[in-house]
Amino acid sequence: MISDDTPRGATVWLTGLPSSGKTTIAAAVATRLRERGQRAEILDGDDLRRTVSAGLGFSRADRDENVRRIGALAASLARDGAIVLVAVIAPYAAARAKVRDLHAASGIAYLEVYVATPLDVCARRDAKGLYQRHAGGEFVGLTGVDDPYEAPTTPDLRLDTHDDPVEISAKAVDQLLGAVSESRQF
Ligand SMILES: Nc1ncnc2c1ncn2[C@@H]1O[C@H](COP(=O)(O)OS(=O)(=O)O)[C@@H](OP(=O)(O)O)[C@H]1O
Ligand SMILES: Nc1ncnc2c1ncn2[C@@H]1O[C@H](COP(=O)(O)OP(=O)(O)O)[C@@H](O)[C@H]1O
Repeated sequence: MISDDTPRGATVWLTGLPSSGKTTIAAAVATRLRERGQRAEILDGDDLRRTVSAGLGFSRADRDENVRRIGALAASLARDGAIVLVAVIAPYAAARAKVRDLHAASGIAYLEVYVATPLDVCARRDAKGLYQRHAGGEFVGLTGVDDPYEAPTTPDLRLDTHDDPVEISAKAVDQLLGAVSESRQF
């Protein structure tokens, strides 16, 4: 039931492989929201690994801790009224489920968006040269290549960025938020 105490914000978690388009789509959604005067915050994995998750690596335990911290931060911002766009791989389903549960426990809207770009397309895009460095033997444990990525089985939205341009994906997220906000009045 909606009351005056119901949080007005929401968290949208964009999960997907490196270079799938999480950051690009989050930015496009934020632009759309801000143009309408809505408060949008972007939480990006790359940035947060330099601050709130500094010192964490890419083991399963560290990735889970990273996701837990970012989930708590997102919930806090959403509780304060922001639309929070999280662009973080979050490769493990159990860690993602915990973030969903944390939001549910506080009555905060939570949407999981699967940026379902296939590995070969991500590797061709290679926005940060990660796939190339991995192929060159510079490091091991790249998500989707030789480290796990547990794809969402029941996301709230799936984006096929190899078929759809950025603006179509951003519009789909915006429309999903609109549908949720109508039912929750944020
Ligand atoms: N081994 C390995 N695997 C995956 N990603 C790697 C790795 N090493 C560095 N990077 C870079 O770190 C970004 C991923 O950070 P995240 O916080 O989103 O990852 S995670 O949810 O904790 O798994 C990720 O950013 P995105 O490309 O934006 O996804 C990479 O640029
Ligand atoms: N339809 C699309 N949707 C999102 N990104 C796209 C699309 N087509 C090409 N790209 C490009 O793919 C790259 C994705 O990089 P980025 O957004 O940093 O991914 P991630 O945050 O998932 O690592 C960018 O260079 C972006 O311009």
